[in-house]
Amino acid sequence: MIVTQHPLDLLITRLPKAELHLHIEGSLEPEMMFDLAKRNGVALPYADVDAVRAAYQFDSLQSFLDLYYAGASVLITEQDFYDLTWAYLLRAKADNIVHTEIFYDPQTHTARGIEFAVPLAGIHRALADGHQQLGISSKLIMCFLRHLSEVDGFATLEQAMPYLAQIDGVGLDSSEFGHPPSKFERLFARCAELGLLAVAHAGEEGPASYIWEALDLLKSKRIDHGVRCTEDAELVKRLAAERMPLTVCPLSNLKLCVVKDLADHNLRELLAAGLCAMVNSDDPAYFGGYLNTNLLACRAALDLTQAEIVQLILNSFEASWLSSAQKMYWQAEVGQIVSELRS
Ligand code: HPA
Ligand SMILES: [Zn+2]
Repeated sequence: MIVTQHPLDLLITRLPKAELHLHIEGSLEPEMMFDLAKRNGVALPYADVDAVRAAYQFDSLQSFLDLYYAGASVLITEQDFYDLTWAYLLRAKADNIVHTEIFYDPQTHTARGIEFAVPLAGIHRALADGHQQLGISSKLIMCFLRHLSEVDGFATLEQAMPYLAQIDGVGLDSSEFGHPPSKFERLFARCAELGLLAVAHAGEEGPASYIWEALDLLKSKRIDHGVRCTEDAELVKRLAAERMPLTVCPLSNLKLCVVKDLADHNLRELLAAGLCAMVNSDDPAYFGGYLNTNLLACRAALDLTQAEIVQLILNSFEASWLSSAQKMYWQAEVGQIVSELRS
């Protein structure tokens, strides 16, 4: 069988990109899950790697989160977190990601008796090696689990205090329904006083009102997912006027039934409205693909044009926390490669 590649797929693979919505625990591939379970003597409720993959059938965010938190139980030592992060960085390199801003969930680990310092040390060491050995720059975002209390969030921030030099920002993730951003207004105000940038998951499953809250109450600098914004025309206008980034994760939305079919995804609509949307992989080990797989799937399902693909990638740099000079450097590289491929 001869498989011909769509001309734009070469562009997708060749262009440098930034990834801004990636949960490092969500990059735990079943093979590594088994290796770490063996290394750490942790029992898994699966016979083999195929059984794990077969279990990845989700009908909602919560049905995914239940497996995602269970999977993280194999992560125990600093080296485990290093290996997890390093494996992601190698995948990122293969996808031509030159800058990544990753999330981690300290409460998932401290709740199991892992010292706060352990995940951070492993992740931070891998990110430093990724910069040195792979040329991938990065930022680290510590997420608060929104299904837990404000008190738990403040206790986590307290544990983070000695390590703030290694943490660039804070985020808000986990079960959205019933846990609006307003629950964490005081916590995010304290984080802002400490100089931490803020992002928040909002408008993934939850309503557009959660996006307003993330902007107005948490002072979120980006909205993670945000796809339900199109239910509120005033909100779309505001997001466009502010060039507020939306870190969209199309295969995640498909796997978690936020959309029935990728062809129904509103990614093109978001771009057409002038929003600073880009594509990300979220939890690639669980949702069927890393960044390029997401972009290639969207190209095919939505028949994205070259201009739309380039816009998504330029947006990934615009929305990043790189310096203006670094953003300009990578955006110029994108322009250069686009013109080389054209000639
Ligand atoms: O997509 C997500 N949404 C909320 N919480 C999460 N934690 C990991 N992935 C996600
Ligand atoms: Zn996410």
